[in-house]
Amino acid sequence: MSKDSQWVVGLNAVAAALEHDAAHVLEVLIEAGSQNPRATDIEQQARRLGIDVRKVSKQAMEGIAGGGTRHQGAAARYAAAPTLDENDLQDIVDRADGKALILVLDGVQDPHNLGACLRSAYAAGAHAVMIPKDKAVQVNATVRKTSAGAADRIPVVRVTNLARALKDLQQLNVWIYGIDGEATSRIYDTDLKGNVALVMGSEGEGMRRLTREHCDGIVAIPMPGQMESLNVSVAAGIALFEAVRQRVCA
Ligand SMILES: C[S@@+](CC[C@H](N)C(=O)[O-])C[C@H]1O[C@@H](n2cnc3c(N)ncnc32)[C@H](O)[C@@H]1O
Repeated sequence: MSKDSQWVVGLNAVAAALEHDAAHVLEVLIEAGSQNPRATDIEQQARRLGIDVRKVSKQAMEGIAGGGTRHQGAAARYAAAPTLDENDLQDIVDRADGKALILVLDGVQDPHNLGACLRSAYAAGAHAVMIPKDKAVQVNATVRKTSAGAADRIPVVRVTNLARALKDLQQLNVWIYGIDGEATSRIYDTDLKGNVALVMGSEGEGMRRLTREHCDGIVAIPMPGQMESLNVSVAAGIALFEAVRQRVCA
């Protein structure tokens, strides 16, 4: 596990970090000359909390945000959640006390989709999100911003070999359900109350063959309309909250 600091950028993401997890905010950066009242609110909030605030140039802010991410004149250096790997799975499952809810993303490419999945997983009370180390988008500034702070609060487990990690989860008594629109079984007929991992496929290809082979069951979210498939983050949200519904109603 490595513990370092990462940048959170954008007004919503910085405000969320200050509101929910100020203890992990190391410093706040505001673009010099910003007239945005929300940036002023963030600055005042940070100062009230005793967090250092620095005024920096637009160029410095753009350098931190990286290409393609709108920083909106605010950034925060955040003591990032530790990066977890396959060795942490047992601990995560043990602590969930027979009710582990784990979201597995098999090669999601789009940072906005990963951010949205992390946000939904955190909102659903999931215990972890598992992603492959290779050939998949990793947690970056765009993901952090889209996740509205969830990226730094939910454990993200990065694994070298997803199929092997699913096998490890099975040995920890976690049921692995592939979520796939082509399946003949419905998620609504599947018991998701115990230890479960919900496996989502990637945007283009869906679940890989080897991943599919490591699932205990494959289930679909029925779509009465004519669309071919749902966006992966929408499907993940529906699947996660079906598990939540079953647990709440149990
Ligand atoms: C955009 S879809 C991938 C479509 C891809 N062409 C395929 O063949 O699977 C991305 C992921 O969202 C999930 N998904 C989308 N629609 C779904 C549905 N109706 N039921 C279950 N999962 C769905 C699946 O996990 C899928 O792999």
